[in-house]
Amino acid sequence: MTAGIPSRENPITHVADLPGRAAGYAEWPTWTDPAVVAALRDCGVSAPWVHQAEAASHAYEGRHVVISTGTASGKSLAYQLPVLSRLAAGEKANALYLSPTKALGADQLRSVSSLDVPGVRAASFDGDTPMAERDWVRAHANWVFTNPDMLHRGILSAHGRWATFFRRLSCVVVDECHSYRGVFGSHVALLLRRLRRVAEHYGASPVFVLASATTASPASFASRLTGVPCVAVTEDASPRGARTVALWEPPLLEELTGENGAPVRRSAGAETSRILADLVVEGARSLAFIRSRRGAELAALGARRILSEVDPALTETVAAYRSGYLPEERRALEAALLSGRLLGVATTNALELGVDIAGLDAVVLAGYPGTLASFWQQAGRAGRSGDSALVVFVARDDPLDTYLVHHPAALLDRPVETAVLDPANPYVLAPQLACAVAELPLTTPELEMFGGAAAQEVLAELAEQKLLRRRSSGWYWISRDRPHAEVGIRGTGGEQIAVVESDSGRMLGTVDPGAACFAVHPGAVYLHQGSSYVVDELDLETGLALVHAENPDWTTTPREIVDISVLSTQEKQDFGGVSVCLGEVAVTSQVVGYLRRRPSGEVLDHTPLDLPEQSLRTRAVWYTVSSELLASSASDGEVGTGGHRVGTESAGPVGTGDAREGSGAAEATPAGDRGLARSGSQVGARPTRDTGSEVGERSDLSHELRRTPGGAGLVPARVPGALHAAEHAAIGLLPLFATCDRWDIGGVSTAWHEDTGEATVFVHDGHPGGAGFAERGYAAIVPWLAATREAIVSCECPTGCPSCVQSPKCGNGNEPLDKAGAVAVLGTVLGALRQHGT
Ligand SMILES: Nc1ncnc2c1ncn2[C@@H]1O[C@H](COP(=O)(O)OP(=O)(O)OP(=O)(O)O)[C@@H](O)[C@H]1O
Repeated sequence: MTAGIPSRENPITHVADLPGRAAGYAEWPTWTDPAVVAALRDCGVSAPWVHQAEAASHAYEGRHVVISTGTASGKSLAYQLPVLSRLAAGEKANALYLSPTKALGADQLRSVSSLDVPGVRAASFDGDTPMAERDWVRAHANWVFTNPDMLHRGILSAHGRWATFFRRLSCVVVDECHSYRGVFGSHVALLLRRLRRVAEHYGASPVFVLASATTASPASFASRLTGVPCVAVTEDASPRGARTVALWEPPLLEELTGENGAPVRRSAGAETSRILADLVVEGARSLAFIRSRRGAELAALGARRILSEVDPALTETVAAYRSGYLPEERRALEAALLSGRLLGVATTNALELGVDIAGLDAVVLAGYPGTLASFWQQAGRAGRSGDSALVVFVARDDPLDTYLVHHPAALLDRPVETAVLDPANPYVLAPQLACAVAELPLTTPELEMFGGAAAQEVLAELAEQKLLRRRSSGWYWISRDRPHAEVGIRGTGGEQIAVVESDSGRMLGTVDPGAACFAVHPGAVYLHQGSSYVVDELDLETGLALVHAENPDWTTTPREIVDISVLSTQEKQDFGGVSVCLGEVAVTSQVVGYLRRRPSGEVLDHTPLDLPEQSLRTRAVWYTVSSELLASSASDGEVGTGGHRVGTESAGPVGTGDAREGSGAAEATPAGDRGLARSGSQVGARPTRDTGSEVGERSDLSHELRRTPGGAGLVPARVPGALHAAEHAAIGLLPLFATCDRWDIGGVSTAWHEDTGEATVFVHDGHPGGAGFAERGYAAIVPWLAATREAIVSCECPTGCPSCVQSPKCGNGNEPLDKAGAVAVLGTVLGALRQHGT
């Protein structure tokens, strides 16, 4: 694959061999109904693998269980076996299946229905279920396939109509439970508590069976998600072929420069096209995962173009998988890949979950998919028993990817992260408690399952708003309005902004109100399901963004000013001139314009905008550095003076205001496959720009690397750029420790902050109330900042590029940025933390 590439440009930074494994079989559990055994045998399952039998038996015997094993390890069978056996035996043992997407639910329903086990009446109940069928499902189905959204709006809100179903409810399946993280995960955690309460009301006490990709501490995660103690089954006994994993860093391009003259790497997408084409030529059945829909289509197109020059017949064997999640499209694709009619498919993470494609010859990942769980899930599609397979991870021009290709252990040897969720977030707890009380009066003993004291506080506030009333027996809903319709479980607070095509009146998706000015400001290019639109009008009052179809050859990047103030400091640790804090902050931001850029990075123009200020109350982790430490010279005395023209010190904050696009659109715009979302670092501020300091004039990075611990040795004029660069990179690296992606977090840095009285770098959650990411950053401050520094140092560019400190959507135009200064600041902070002990 590297043939023809000059050795000095060899993109491979690491190769690892992962051994294969033979299958471990178990006997069918004695309780398995013979009809189920027969049906499974007909489908080619002659005996269960050990982990399947173990998890199934836990569930059958009434123990809540989470099965957390690799891709295509047959997790479905683990919950199908107990549910189907009871139903086949004629027990009144209803089951409820929950999946994060409708498409996955449809796949699983199809798989259960195809077994055709007598006594099983499986049906879906989601947004697509026709009204006429809904009554039948409520009255007759004994296995209902749905999703959290429908459980929230359509089932729990009207539980009286489901009384019979709930009375017989014996099992709740929570599939792909690792995807319930962040704010969405916190909502689902509380939703499952509501479900338990309603079931109990009807006298049922269902067992929970959770299926998860490999995660760290699955038992504690599952217990936190469901609120009941779960046992974990993690020993994977499914067979697996050996795999070779190659880490690949595209070379820097000599002919192109990006923002502020920074070097640019060949894009991960273009590199993936070439790799995919090579694999297809070799006859390898391959899947390439790309982060965006447009990227997936471009990668397939690129591969076809290359193949057309080699062997035109091969162009037909490459396709893009566009989402839309139609089950029949997936089936056709699975069949085409299986038969070899298709050899190469470029896809978004639409094919990560719930698709029965395994045993491929190769998987290419264009960019880190955000979590190790996703990385292994995607990589797991490669590897047939008996045959070896290839996994290629292609780094994008991004600090986290740079770090990973240069630190293979962080990718290949680390336990998969636990999903972070925070059901105590008052912004999640309040609407969820309102729904819970509206469903059934809440008694004092039930408070515990909703977080005890925190819940009590929230209830008092709801009572003050005259939504509910406290009586001696508990809390009662008194408002005439049911709260459910107002509560979006995939975002936090506020009405979603609807994105509507003016001509047709078609609603394309929704955007979180907090992200609207960023994602759908007038003039913004909005991507939806692979199609491109331009926003004509944004009306925040009516909650409408009007767009028209247009496919311009530029992208738009909002420019924003940001301010942050500390509302309260919950944790603070001092380390001699450096302090690290965790607390509550208010972030105000205002989109003031946008840039139009060509794909090459060339900026066409800047258009000012007049949009209202947005505010976000959330949680943040921040560190401060004293001016003495910033200024005091390093021991070699060289740094901070060489060739640098002194400018004015910036006292204004330089910010990064990432926040995720409204995930209310998740059915239409799945996470990780977002159309236009706020990305990377954005947001500028009111910095007194260090205009006198040209990028090329900044001091040489090599000085910083030779420096011994101590002060940063920065003249004041360099401090804003150093902090800004350190902040960008820290945002890029936090996902390594917090199971978020950079879309979930933002940051602000400033050479002097009025609340701390010192130079400060803030990294904050992008959601109201926070989702637990800042806490993670605080807890992992040393490894996080060490990885941040490493990522910057690992990048070979001289003064900063998108692989280290530049951010593609910096609201401040990536200015000022001082790469060497960032290394110096981070070295100083880490030195202080280590010296004074964390
Ligand atoms: N005991 C078994 N013996 C042989 N094949 C099996 C066995 N159990 C499951 N399979 C097959 O393995 C494939 C993967 O199963 P399944 O989709 O349940 O895995 P999964 O772990 O849920 O996958 P994913 O990681 O995509 O969520 C299916 O084709 C299934 O029929």
